[in-house]
Amino acid sequence: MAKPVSIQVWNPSGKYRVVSTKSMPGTRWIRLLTDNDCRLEICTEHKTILSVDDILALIGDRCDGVIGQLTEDWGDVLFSALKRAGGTVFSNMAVGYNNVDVEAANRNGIAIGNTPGVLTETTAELAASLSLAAARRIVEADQFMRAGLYDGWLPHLFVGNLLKGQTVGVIGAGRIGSAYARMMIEGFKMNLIYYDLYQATRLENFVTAYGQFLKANGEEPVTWKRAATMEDVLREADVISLHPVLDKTTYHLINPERLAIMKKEAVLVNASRGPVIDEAALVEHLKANPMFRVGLDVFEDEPYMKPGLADMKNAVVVPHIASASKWTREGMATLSALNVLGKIKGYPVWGNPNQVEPFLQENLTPPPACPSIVNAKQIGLPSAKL
Ligand SMILES: NC(=O)C1=CN([C@@H]2O[C@H](COP(=O)(O)OP(=O)(O)OC[C@H]3O[C@@H](n4cnc5c(N)ncnc54)[C@H](O)[C@@H]3O)[C@@H](O)[C@H]2O)C=CC1
Ligand SMILES: O=C(O)C(=O)CO
Repeated sequence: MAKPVSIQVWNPSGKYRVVSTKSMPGTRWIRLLTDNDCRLEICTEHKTILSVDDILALIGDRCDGVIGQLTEDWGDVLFSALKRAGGTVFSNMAVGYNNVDVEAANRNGIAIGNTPGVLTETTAELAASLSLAAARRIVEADQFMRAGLYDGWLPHLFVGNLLKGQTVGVIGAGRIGSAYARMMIEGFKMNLIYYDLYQATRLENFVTAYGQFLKANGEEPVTWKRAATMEDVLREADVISLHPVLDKTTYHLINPERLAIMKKEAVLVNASRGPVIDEAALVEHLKANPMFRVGLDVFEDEPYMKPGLADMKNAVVVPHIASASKWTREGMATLSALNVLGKIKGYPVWGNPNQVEPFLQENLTPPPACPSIVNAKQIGLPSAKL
């Protein structure tokens, strides 16, 4: 028998029972649910990561939908419990949903929501911050100052890498990868090489146009190249940022063989998912190549780091905060609540998950649609007419 978990209840007399496994930023998401006849129960347990048993206790015997987190293991056990409780929808408060077994959700007829778009720029900005922090050794230099070690300017002190004119490599040039590429190209006039399963036409057009602008102003134009293989990116780029989804094709995409072909002074950034890098191999590579630097937002065994990583001066590490801006986190809460509400109300699915702005206008009633349901086709949900 699962232990009961503590909850906070909003709108106790609401007709539909919605559970959120965590408190989320902002209040709009709460208002949207409670104004639409939902009784909202927010889990207030102090532990960070809820177990499957904790979530089973939250679902109970009647639950219409759940908003959950990327730290939770959503598979057959939870989806069949949700189905038995009368539920039809689960939304991750995240764009990535590698914590969700979508096949199991399909078998149980549960719609799976996620939160694309609202976090694109925020996440790209953090990847850009990690690129700069690693290239210019910001964290090492900060620690040096605080330790009282600075006794005057020196020609060799914390010499790092200049970005201007170098090549930025992007693996996974989707929403976030493309936004990151634009920041690095426009901000630092870097050339682009990218690898993705699909052509990033808008990104290519942007680089072409920006290159023409620079040339017209007497500056060296920036260039782009779509690589035929991931290895081409790893060999050529000076700064490489990883932005693919995590699935079977991207698990340990960065492995010892691929680390070995990268430049000795390259910067590698990961703000996608930890298991995209073989982290134990990365630690060995960092030890053997002190001029190789990494900026990591995500880790293979989150919340833990592989042994040795914390000791590496050539690694900048932050705790999975890439989407952590106030506007974005409030927007993620809103989108996940609207996914759940929309399914409960029988609304269709928004036709373009890359354009979720209409759901995010603070003072406007959101469109009657679920912003983003990843298995809409598989479980036969209709699409909204835009
Ligand atoms: N660190 C953080 O806080 C955050 C992490 N993320 C992660 O970033 C990922 C990407 O998010 P979006 O850009 O919104 O998704 P997206 O779907 O727009 O982009 C993912 C790209 O990866 C590409 N891809 C898939 N398999 C590939 C492969 N084998 N090789 C190369 N490219 C491949 C896809 O074609 C697509 O263009 C999410 O799935 C999530 O895991 C997202 C937001 C915040
Ligand atoms: O959205 C995601 O996938 C995250 O990792 C957190 O924003």
